[in-house]
Order: sequence, then structure tokens, then C-alpha cells
Amino acid sequence: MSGLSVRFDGVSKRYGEVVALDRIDMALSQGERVALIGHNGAGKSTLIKLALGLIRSTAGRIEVMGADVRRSNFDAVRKAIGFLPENVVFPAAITGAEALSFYARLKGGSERRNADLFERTGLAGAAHRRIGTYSKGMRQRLGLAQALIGQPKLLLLDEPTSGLDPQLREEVYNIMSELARNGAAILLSSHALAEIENRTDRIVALNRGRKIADGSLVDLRRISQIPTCIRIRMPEGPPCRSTALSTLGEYKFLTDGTVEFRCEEATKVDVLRRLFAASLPLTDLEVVSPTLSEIYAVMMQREAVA
Ligand SMILES: Nc1ncnc2c1ncn2[C@@H]1O[C@H](COP(=O)(O)OP(=O)(O)OP(=O)(O)O)[C@@H](O)[C@H]1O
Repeated sequence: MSGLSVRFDGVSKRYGEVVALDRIDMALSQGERVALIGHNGAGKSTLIKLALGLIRSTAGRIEVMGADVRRSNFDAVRKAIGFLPENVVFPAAITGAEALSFYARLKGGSERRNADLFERTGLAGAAHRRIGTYSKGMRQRLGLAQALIGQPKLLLLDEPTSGLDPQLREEVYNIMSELARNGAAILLSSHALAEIENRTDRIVALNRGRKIADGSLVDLRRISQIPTCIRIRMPEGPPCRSTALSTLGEYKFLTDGTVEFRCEEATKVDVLRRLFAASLPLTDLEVVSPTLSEIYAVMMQREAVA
């Protein structure tokens, strides 16, 4: 599935003197899961609110499912968008079931799936309790159920897993993947870098309103130039003068006798091939690619000195 779901063309947003977003170009395809990352105040929520048509850009053009967010016909498109705001607020005096029915009617959708949504978000047992008695995580679950009403074609999720327990965090990513497989586009903001690195297709990094990176984890690893480590262990420690080792490239011994090679991410398969061809008596092998947290730290350091 390759149709465009969201397109930002030269989009800027100012709040008075504050430049929240600065000439952002970005596109999101159907079936794609894209994570927005960046420090506090980088512009992630602003970008999500712009895609929803909640606030207006200062410059540039935003299209969502082919419709200009500034046009009056955008109201119809908005019904196909699921949105989870950063801070979910529901009236305390009504039950979860009443809140979900209200939002389903507002979206012009059917209430038939509500029970299923409660089940999916682990709230089935609390659907008829007043929201005022919910814990923070339960309110977040209700927010998620609300965002999933009507099988959205675009999901905009502002820090969807914050406040959730590990089990529901996993479920959130499962739900996202299922919707994406059915053609929905997902845009989420997150500070949980370890969580998103293998559960999204693309990562867009913002810094002070500017886009500083946009690519898959593999792309970002390459751009970061952080080396990949290949670590091997052999019985009775490494043979110190092994010529076989030196043919594989530069290596060093770690304190526990492990031998570590460092290579570019793009050449790791080649190094591994040569390693196996050398027929060393390996007892263990580990390939450690740079994590998103490490890549992000390097990106931010480079930004700081730029
Ligand atoms: N309504 C507003 N009025 C004035 N400034 C605003 C408003 N909303 C956001 N800003 C400013 O715009 C910038 C971007 O804010 P935004 O909320 O988009 O960041 P964020 O990346 O989502 O941050 P966080 O990770 O803390 O949620 C910040 O400098 C913020 O103070």
C-alpha cells in the first residue's frame, strides 16, 4: 500500500515569537507507522495538532488523505482520523461506556464495536464504572479506545504508551501494527526510544522545530556512523597471535577474553561471512548494532555543535 495519507509541504508554525515548527517537509504513506521523536518542546505535538486541523499553520500546506486541512470539506476527513491527545481528559461523573458511546455518536460511527474496544484496551471490567474512579493508566486506556472508534484510516497518537503498564504497551503496538496492515497510517510521538525502535517503520526526529532526521532505523544507523560491534568468544580464551583474527579487520580483547570487532553497519554481513569462513572455534557470537537511544544522543550532540 503506497497511497499518501499525510503530506506536509514547507510547514511552519509560530506561537508569537516561538517558532514551534520550521519549514517541515514530511509525508506519511498508508500502512506506514512513523514515530516522531525529539526533546521536550521540539514541536511533536504541534505537528500532530496541525495534521488534525486543530491549529493552523503559519506557512506551508498540509494535506490529509488528499484534503487540504484548511478547507471546509476537511470535517468529513477528520471522521476517519483517530486521535489520542497527550493529556486525556474525560468528565469524571460519567462511566467509560457512556464516554465511548458519546464519542462514537460524535464520529457518526456505530456503537456496536464499543464492547470490543473495551476488551481490546483491557477495560472491559471497568466499562460501567465512573471515570472519576479510574487510575491514570485506565484513563489512558479509555483515551486509546476512543481513538480507535470507527476503524480509523489515520491514527495520530501523542505519547500513546505513557502511563501504561508493560502488557498494554505491547498491546498498543500490536493494535497499531494490525491497523497498519489493514492500510491505516500511524503517526505517534514518543520519548520511549527503546520501545519504538523495532515497532515503527520510520523515525522522524525534530529539534527546536526543525526536522533533523527522517528514515528507518537502518538508515539512521548508517547516517549516525556509530560502529556496529561483533563480539566472539572461543574456548580457553582467544589465541593471541591468531592470524585468522587479524584477517578479519581490527579487533581488541575485552577484559573477559571476548574479542570485539568494530565495523560499519553496512559491512557487518561481510565481516560475519569472513568470520565464519575462518572456521574459528566459536562458542558464542553477538552482533550489537547501535540503538535508537545511542543514535539520538549522537544526533543531538551534532546539533549542539552545529
Ligand atoms: N499554545 C501555545 N502557545 C505558545 N507556545 C506554544 C503553544 N503550544 C506549544 N507552544 C510552544 O511550541 C513549542 C513546541 O511545543 P510542542 O508541544 O509541539 O512540543 P513537543 O515536542 O510536543 O514537546 P513535549 O515532548 O514536551 O510534549 C514549544 O516551545 C512550546 O512552548
